Amino acid sequence: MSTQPRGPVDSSRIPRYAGPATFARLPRLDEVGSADVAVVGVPFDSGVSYRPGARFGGNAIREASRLLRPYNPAQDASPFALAQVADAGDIAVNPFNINEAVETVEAAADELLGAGSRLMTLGGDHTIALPLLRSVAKKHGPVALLHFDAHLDTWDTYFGAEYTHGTPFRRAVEEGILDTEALSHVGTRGPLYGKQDLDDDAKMGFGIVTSADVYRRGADEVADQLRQRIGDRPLYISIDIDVLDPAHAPGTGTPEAGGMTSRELLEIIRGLSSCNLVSADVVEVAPAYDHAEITSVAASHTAYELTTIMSRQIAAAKAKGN
Ligand SMILES: N=C(N)NCCCC(=O)O
Ligand SMILES: [Zn+2]
Ligand SMILES: [Zn+2]
Repeated sequence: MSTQPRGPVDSSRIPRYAGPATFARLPRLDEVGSADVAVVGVPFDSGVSYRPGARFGGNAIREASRLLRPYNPAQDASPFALAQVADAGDIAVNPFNINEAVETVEAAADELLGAGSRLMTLGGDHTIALPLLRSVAKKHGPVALLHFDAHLDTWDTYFGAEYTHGTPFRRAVEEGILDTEALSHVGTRGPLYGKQDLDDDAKMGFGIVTSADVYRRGADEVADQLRQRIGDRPLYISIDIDVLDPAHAPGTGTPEAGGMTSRELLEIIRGLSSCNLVSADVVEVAPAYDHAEITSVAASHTAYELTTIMSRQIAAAKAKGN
């Protein structure tokens, strides 16, 4: 394998709308052998409590990502030249058995992480964050978690089911795979079942930056506060696209009014570029409710910023010789 990463198809030679879609028109993992960052889809939405359709989210994000360009001015970096980023395809999970699906995601993540990749996962519904966190914690120990979402996702069960898109982070705390000194929800809003939801969440160790806090305090101040809390811990970022206002992300299953703008989300992520980001996911894109790819474009840019953070760190670590 050459030492230079293989980058995206050149869109000045081959129209960007031609050919099959990989994330950002990058090579497939089987074309490059190994990757520093593996972009992987999880077409699974059997854990949703309202509108279904996030099983189509990964491929919608790939389609929308055809328009990404190789240089990211906001982080002054060419992410696909700094590190090998490749599309690892989809993890094929059982849509009729949630417990089995959770195990399959964990095993596939173990394999990719074991081969030395960081993961940029495209969901799928939020259920999949639990097996991804399990796998990341096996490699790094309990991780700091930054969770962008309208919802807490720390509820206990739905219809008696433990593994759903509203419960992954309670399970993760119970399993001891999160560093409870550094857990934050960002963008929280909307009605809850009761005040107890917030009390339970606080007991688990989460801090909350609400959507209104972001609006009042601004992206820079919020990013500064989050960075201080995270320090140099290994960090996992989980982004439920419903953190954005339905005007910025109509294509999702449980929309809530009063959300963040895509500009605020992207700016906060950029403000975290010095954090030790070990893996990330973008979930809950449900293209059937989308219009003009508003949601999948926002999701593709979000994944691009996260990938840029990981690529910069990989390049910096390589330059230091580790
Ligand atoms: N993770 C997402 N998107 N939503 C959770 C909502 C759970 C509920 O319906 O109460
Ligand atoms: Zn949500
Ligand atoms: Zn969620």
